[in-house]
Amino acid sequence: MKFAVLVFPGSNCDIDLYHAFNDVLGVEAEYVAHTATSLEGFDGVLIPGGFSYGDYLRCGAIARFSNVMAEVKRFAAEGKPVFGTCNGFQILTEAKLLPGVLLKNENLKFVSRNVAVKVNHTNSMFTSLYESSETLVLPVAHGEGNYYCDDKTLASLKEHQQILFTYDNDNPNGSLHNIAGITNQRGNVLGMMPHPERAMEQLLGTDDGVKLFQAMINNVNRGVTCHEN
Ligand SMILES: NC(=O)CC[C@H](N)C(=O)O
Repeated sequence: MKFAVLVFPGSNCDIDLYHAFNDVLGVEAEYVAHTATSLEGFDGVLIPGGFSYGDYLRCGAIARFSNVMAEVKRFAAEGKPVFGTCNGFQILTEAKLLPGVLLKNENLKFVSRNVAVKVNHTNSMFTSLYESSETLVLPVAHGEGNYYCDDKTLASLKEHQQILFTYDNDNPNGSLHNIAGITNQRGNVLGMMPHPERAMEQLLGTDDGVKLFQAMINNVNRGVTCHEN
């Protein structure tokens, strides 16, 4: 099994994802440049946080035109797993692989701290190892994490159990409905503002992110990538 860690000009959490998979989880992950035109041989795609293209225009707005994103769209359409954190989440919304947008934080300040994040559904390939309503401690570090969508989209996200993560009484950016992370309707694409890849070792404060990636790995092994009801 092999995961692709995408690298855009200005990515920085690519290194954290690479470390999380190769060194902590013991599953092979390889860097794949934004110029790549194939994701052949990969079982999952990991889109890192950072400041792709200097956050010019809007976070993720330029990265979504990269060669590799056309491949990510094809990959996602095949039902294969795609995970994006922070700038990765922003790129996924800009690419329309996830609904809604990420606006500037309500207080217009960059926020960098640990937050409490609630797991809302455990029937997804990303959360199947967590307990329902479990609260995780995960770091956030962003200036544009204020998730927004229209009422119809929000109703649809709720109906299809796509809101996997919400901030637990501690919303750091003003996001609608306290949304911290959502999937697409099929359940194989996840975007979230918190950083599970920076929550992999108790020595560094929290290892609450381990079960997310482990669930992803286990479910890829089982051939399960969509919501299980
Ligand atoms: N850590 C990140 O990925 C930051 C994302 C983006 N540059 C922002 O500030 O919102």
